This record gives sequence, structure tokens and C-alpha cells, in this order.
Amino acid sequence: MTETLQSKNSCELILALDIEEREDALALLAKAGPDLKWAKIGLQMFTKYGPDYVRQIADLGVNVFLDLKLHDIPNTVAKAIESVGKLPIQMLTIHTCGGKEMMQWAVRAQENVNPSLQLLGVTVLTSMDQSSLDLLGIRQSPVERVTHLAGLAKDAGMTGLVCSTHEVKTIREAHGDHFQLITPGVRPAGSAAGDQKRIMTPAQAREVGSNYIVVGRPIYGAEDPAAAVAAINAELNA
Ligand SMILES: O=C(O)c1cc(=O)[nH]c(=O)n1[C@@H]1O[C@H](COP(=O)(O)O)[C@@H](O)[C@H]1O
Repeated sequence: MTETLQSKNSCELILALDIEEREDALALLAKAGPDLKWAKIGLQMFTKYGPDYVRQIADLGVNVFLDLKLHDIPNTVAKAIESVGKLPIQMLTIHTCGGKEMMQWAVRAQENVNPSLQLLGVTVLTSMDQSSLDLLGIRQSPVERVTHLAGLAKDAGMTGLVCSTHEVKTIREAHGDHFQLITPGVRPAGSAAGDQKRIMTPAQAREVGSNYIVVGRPIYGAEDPAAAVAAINAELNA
């Protein structure tokens, strides 16, 4: 499928395939059908099944978000991007807390290997709250920390971020539509938060200005995952 990054005022669902078995993931995508345009492959499945699995998912016609959250010295991150950037993927994550130089090297590598690949800088994980930052010795609130990292990412040439829905408004105020904003930590009303701390519903995520929401357990853990996809899409398009 050709790359279809979202326009600024619509919001699209990305299904996080944090699933044990390849066959179960394929069956889930088949059941979800054409309503689902994006699948995220994270560390769980990439470390188990590797690049061939990425090609297999892409062959089904969904856009692939490869979530490796790269965080290392600039050279190592750049070389990793040169490797995975050749895969049929539309999005790839690195950690903004790897620093400005690491992000600059990452952007250069991405532009060389795959100019249409959307590199995303992960800011403060949605599983963290103020007390998690306090324990790390970070004397900023989550929104202050994300705002700081967003500025650094912009200076490094980044155009995409992963943050929580709670920071979208502040980032938009500071940077307009510069960034594609991808927000995990989204929960349909009534579903369990699990380890997620900074959460909103799909409708609220769209309302604040997210370009994409990432949802995993509320879909693949549902009795009828295809119905869960349809319900979230209905909420995003209402
Ligand atoms: O980079 C991510 O995708 C990510 C960043 C973040 O801050 N929080 C977060 O939950 N994620 C990912 O988003 C997905 C959320 O899954 P659920 O909590 O099951 O909906 C997981 O695959 C996480 O790895």
C-alpha cells in the first residue's frame, strides 16, 4: 500500500500487534478487514519473527509502523535505520531522549535510505506519570518534559512525535502543524487502563488534535476484535 500519512485534522487508528503468535496476528488482521489501515509491529513480534514478518504484514495491504524505539549512540542508531529503513514500513520510532545529535544522525540516515519514511520521536512514555519522572530525578512535569523534547526534536529536523493525548494541545500551540502526532494510551470508555497512565478515549484524542491513535489490548483482547476496530473507527469518524 502506498504511504498515506494523515492530513492535519483527521485521526486514524493504528493497531498495536503485541501478540504472541504470528498466525494469531494474521488472523486478526484478516478479521479486521479494510477498515484497518495501520498495524504496529513492536519489539515483541520483531524480535521473534524479524524482517520477513514485516514483509508478510505489509503484503496484506496495511501500512506498517515499526516500533523499535531506537536509543543508542548516533552511529549505531543511524546504522540500524539504514538496515530497517529498506523494509516496507511507513513509520519508525526512535527515543528523543537519545539527544539532539542522535536525532540528527537518525534523520540523515532516514532521508538517505527511505525519504518517505516517517521517523517518530518517542517523548515521555504514556505508562509514566509525575511520580515516574520524580523517581528518575527529572524535575519537570510530563507536559514540560514532552514540550522540551519536542523542541529538541524539531531542532534536530524531526517531523513526527509519539506522546500522550494530554500533551497534544501544548505541542500544537508551540509548533502548529509541524509534527505528525501519534498518541498511544488510548482507551475506549469502560476498557481497562492496564499499565497506561496518561489516557483519553478515541473521541477525546481526535478532539485534542492527534493524527493517529495507537490501540492494542482493547482490540486484540476483546471478544470480537473486528467489532472493537469498527467501534473505535466509528468514534473517530463521528
Ligand atoms: O511508541 C509507542 O508506540 C508507545 C509509546 C508510548 O509512550 N506508549 C505506548 O503504549 N506505546 C506503544 O503503544 C502500544 C499500546 O498498547 P495498549 O496499551 O495495549 O493499547 C504498545 O505497543 C506500546 O509499546
